[in-house]
Amino acid sequence: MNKKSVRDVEVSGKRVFVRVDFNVPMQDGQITDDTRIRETLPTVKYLIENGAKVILASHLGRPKGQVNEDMRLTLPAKRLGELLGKEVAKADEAVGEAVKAQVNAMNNGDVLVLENVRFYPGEEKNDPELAKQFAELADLFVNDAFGAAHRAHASTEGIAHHLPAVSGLLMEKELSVLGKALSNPERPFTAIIGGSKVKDKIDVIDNLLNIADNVLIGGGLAYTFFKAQGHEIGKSLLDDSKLDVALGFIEKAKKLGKNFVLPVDVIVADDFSADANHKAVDIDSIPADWEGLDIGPKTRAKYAEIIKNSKLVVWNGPMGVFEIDTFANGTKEVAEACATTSGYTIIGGGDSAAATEKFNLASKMDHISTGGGASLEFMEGKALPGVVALNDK
Ligand SMILES: Nc1ncnc2c1ncn2[C@@H]1O[C@H](COP(=O)(O)OP(=O)(O)O)[C@@H](O)[C@H]1O
Ligand SMILES: O=C(OP(=O)(O)O)[C@H](O)COP(=O)(O)O
Repeated sequence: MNKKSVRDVEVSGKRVFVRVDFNVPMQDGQITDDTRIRETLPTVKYLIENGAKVILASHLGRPKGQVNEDMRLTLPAKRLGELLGKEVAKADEAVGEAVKAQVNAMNNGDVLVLENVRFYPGEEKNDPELAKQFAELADLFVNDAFGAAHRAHASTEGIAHHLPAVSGLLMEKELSVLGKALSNPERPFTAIIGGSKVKDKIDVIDNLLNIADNVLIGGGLAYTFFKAQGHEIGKSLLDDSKLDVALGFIEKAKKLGKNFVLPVDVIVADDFSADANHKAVDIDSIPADWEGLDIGPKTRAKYAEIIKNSKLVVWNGPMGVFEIDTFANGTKEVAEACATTSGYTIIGGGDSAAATEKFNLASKMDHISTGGGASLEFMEGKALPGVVALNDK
């Protein structure tokens, strides 16, 4: 990488503003997977050991510029303290006089977690004024939030214009591993895309068709394609604005001779809950008032077979609502196929990583990326704003 890393600069005695991605999955007020916090430990420990004052900033969820009590960084800060075996202070805000005072009181090696940066409307707008306020807290900016590197926000991009700006160790590792795997991919190369962020992910498919041999679609993403093909999708997830785009991908795949694979059957339910009535149906038989929450058994077997015959697999986004056991089989079977294939496997995205943890398969994957959307955009060859803004070597 041609960007400076935290190892290339003096950190001793410096106030260091570290952007991390502590956007961890939560359920019933508990962190269900702390991978993203654990993955920042090398950078945080490096800074502590080298006598920096470590100020950590992150978003959590999508609070839309307002304080949301369920999205405070209190729990991630507590978890970080447990993992470090060290006191970690937590601020109630991310900027302002009270935070400045807290920073001024820090000793070398102390750690302070700021409040959710997305509680401020300026964060996602990349407001220069907010970026300046972040910068005023520190002498150095370290970006270790690979998972948010595709966002040009005040704490990921804007701040880098006001301070010396370098990458953290996780950021460095992600870019290096993904770069190596994708610069000259082993083939067959299979990309699997699922999850629920339809808007974010559907456009990515365009480029995946250029670089992968097989593109497998699952999760909430699939229903926009079914709808575009004229199928009834009931109450399933849909992005109405992408119907033409979806059809275009099917055509493009045909032209390029790529294997673009949609589910042939799905698990439908009459309610989004664990005790809903549910059944497997072919995709032309989705009942009008039901919703599709997982891929079906025929699709699972088909996807597993393709994965087992691949030399490189990049998987982003669960195949179904894996948090509910009834709808977890598709994600589980894809995860098992990734765990057993002899090909190189890269799993991306907070929820996909959480799913592999849930099935105790994480250690069987070659690389679990902390970025979902970020790894997809990186794969597309897009410049990541959070990386571009860092200082060159
Ligand atoms: N068919 C579906 N309908 C609704 N939600 C789904 C469906 N399939 C998967 N999901 C949900 O998608 C979420 C993960 O999506 P996303 O954030 O895009 O993935 P990642 O974090 O891995 O990038 C999970 O919470 C899962 O429950
Ligand atoms: O969870 C994240 O992305 P991912 O779901 O693509 O892995 C990142 O923290 C970015 O979050 P965002 O998609 O709300 O900007």
